[in-house]
Amino acid sequence: MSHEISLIANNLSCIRGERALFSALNFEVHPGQCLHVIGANGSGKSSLLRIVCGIRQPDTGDVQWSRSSINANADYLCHSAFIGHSDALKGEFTAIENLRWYQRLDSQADETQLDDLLAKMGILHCADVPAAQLSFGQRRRLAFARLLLRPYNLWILDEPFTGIDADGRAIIEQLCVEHLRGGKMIVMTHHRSLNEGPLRDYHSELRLN
Ligand SMILES: Nc1ncnc2c1ncn2[C@@H]1O[C@H](COP(=O)(O)OP(=O)(O)OP(=O)(O)O)[C@@H](O)[C@H]1O
Repeated sequence: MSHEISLIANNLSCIRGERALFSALNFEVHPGQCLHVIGANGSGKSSLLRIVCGIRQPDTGDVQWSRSSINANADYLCHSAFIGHSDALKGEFTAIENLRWYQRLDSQADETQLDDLLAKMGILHCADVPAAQLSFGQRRRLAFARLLLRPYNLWILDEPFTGIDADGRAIIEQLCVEHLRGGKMIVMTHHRSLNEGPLRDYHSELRLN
């Protein structure tokens, strides 16, 4: 039996209020692959990501990490990282202090040079600026720097390019490509096709109606 890491969803359905957002949804994500969840506003993309994170239970079906349910797999949380709409930063901490805070919280974080992560995200000049004073796009870039604190196997990204300028988008796309080339995985929502950009060779589309 193969022990390859994988994310597999079987027969997922999600009901919100009176409405079935999706049903009988199946997908698989393997090393080096990006699942791109696409669909209209309100189609259930964020709800699906919450299920993939393990925060919300599906109404039917389950999500498996390496062939066991994410609910029963204590490793899953350590292997995956989520960037959602809220950036989860501490406004009174500077950019570098925010990264230091997350590095200390995470016993498995690498001894990474935090300056290097800010430089990678193009915000080294903001290192000593309180997060509350950063622009929206700078805060998003800082939130992304957290993903680089250690080599998570799975990035779960809800609209990662929202509020990000063209340079920032290029940086994030390149980081995603490097992540995938390193045999890791991504599940992301995004309103536009990824067929034209650097992720074109790595992604498959899951369309919600
Ligand atoms: N807590 C909730 N209770 C009831 N309905 C909810 C709840 N949260 C979301 N919904 C509804 O579920 C539907 C899907 O929401 P969701 O945020 O998953 O969509 P989305 O595809 O991510 O949308 P968008 O593209 O606008 O971000 C929406 O109609 C929303 O109103």
